[in-house]
Amino acid sequence: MYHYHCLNPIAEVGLNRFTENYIPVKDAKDAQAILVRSASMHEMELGKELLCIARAGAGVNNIPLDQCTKEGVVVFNTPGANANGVKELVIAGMLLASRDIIGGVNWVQEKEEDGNIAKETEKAKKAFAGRELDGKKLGVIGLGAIGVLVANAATHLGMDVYGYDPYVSVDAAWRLSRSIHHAKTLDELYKECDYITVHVPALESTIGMIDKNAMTLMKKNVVILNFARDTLVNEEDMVDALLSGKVKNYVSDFPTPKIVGVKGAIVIPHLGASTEESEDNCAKMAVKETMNYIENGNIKNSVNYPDCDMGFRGENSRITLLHENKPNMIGQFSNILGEASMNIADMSNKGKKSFAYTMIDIDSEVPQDVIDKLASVDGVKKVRLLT
Ligand SMILES: NC(=O)C1=CN([C@@H]2O[C@H](COP(=O)(O)OP(=O)(O)OC[C@H]3O[C@@H](n4cnc5c(N)ncnc54)[C@H](O)[C@@H]3O)[C@@H](O)[C@H]2O)C=CC1
Ligand SMILES: O=C(O)CCC(=O)C(=O)O
Repeated sequence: MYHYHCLNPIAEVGLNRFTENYIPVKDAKDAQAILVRSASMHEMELGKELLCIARAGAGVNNIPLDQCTKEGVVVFNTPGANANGVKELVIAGMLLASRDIIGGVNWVQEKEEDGNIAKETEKAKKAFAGRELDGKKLGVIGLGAIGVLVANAATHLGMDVYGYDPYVSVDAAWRLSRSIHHAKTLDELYKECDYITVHVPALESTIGMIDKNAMTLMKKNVVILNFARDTLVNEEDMVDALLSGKVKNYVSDFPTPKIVGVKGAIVIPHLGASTEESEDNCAKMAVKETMNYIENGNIKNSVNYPDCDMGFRGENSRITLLHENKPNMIGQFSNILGEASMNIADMSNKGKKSFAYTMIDIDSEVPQDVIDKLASVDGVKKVRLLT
């Protein structure tokens, strides 16, 4: 039996894919697998049994990645599974900033009791007039799963789109519409665009990237959209830019005390991925990744360990080792197995920065003392025997 714990509600359609060998537990400390959306895990103590964490979503800034890696806990996310949900809300965000839909709807709501509403509308509506997206320039920073969808969709709205991503993947580049201009620098994008949307992860290198210096380069009346993370924007600088009129609107999916209520800020309560479809997609992918790792040792879509796949375990015993990526690890593993007269039937080793993963199939039973010897090799973080 395997134990899992959900730190946030995870869509049933995903959880239903767990076989009868998986049971939910009340306390995360007793779980071999944790499923999470946005709950912060930074203050949590990781349980001794914990093998993996599956983030049903993209951003993993709520998970203590370094600690997980050191403790041999594999962290998965679900790339692209909620990208369409976010794309659609970004388009809505651009429309909310361009037409005073919110002001107009609020005005109508206040007139609930007014029998003259139809007549008054024709006089009042000029206060809520706006501008169109067609022909405007949109800058997309980060051309991953979401950025590509936003960029492509905006071209169909008649926008002239500039994309910036120095690390764009080959896959994403293939999916990008040919009509999108390749911005070689952020400065170029900032100077050109009427709308700027950010779709990068929150990293040391991206936190605070939309600050006073960046906004100084932008056009007056620019609209900035942030459906990635609040920390990407320096909020004090943003408040100044909104109040001075440099930025027309800041559309954000992240309410914070600094930004809520500021004139021109349109703040949404983190709804980017809150659609039935995105929640289902993320849950299904997260459960699949979890089961494949727990049962077969295969890693797919991990953010801290390398992807490595040897298919179904079959009849063999499978040993999996999470370890530091340094010389002679494989040599030491095969020595231990050789001394115990174990025959390696199949094997795979993959590295990712300072850490690596080794999977070894053995065509006989593996005694516990062999596993203990493997676990005692310097640099090994976790050894599992799958039988
Ligand atoms: N509002 C919401 O509900 C959601 C928010 N998100 C946020 O959006 C972010 C992006 O999500 P995805 O597109 O799915 O991720 P992704 O990993 O597919 O794409 C991120 C892209 O950013 C690029 N990038 C990294 N550093 C960069 C830099 N300094 N400058 C330009 N590009 C850079 C990468 O090369 C990659 O192409 C997530 O990390 C998450 O924080 C994601 C899903 C839902
Ligand atoms: O699960 C959610 O609603 C949050 C989605 C998100 O921010 C992400 O996937 O990075």
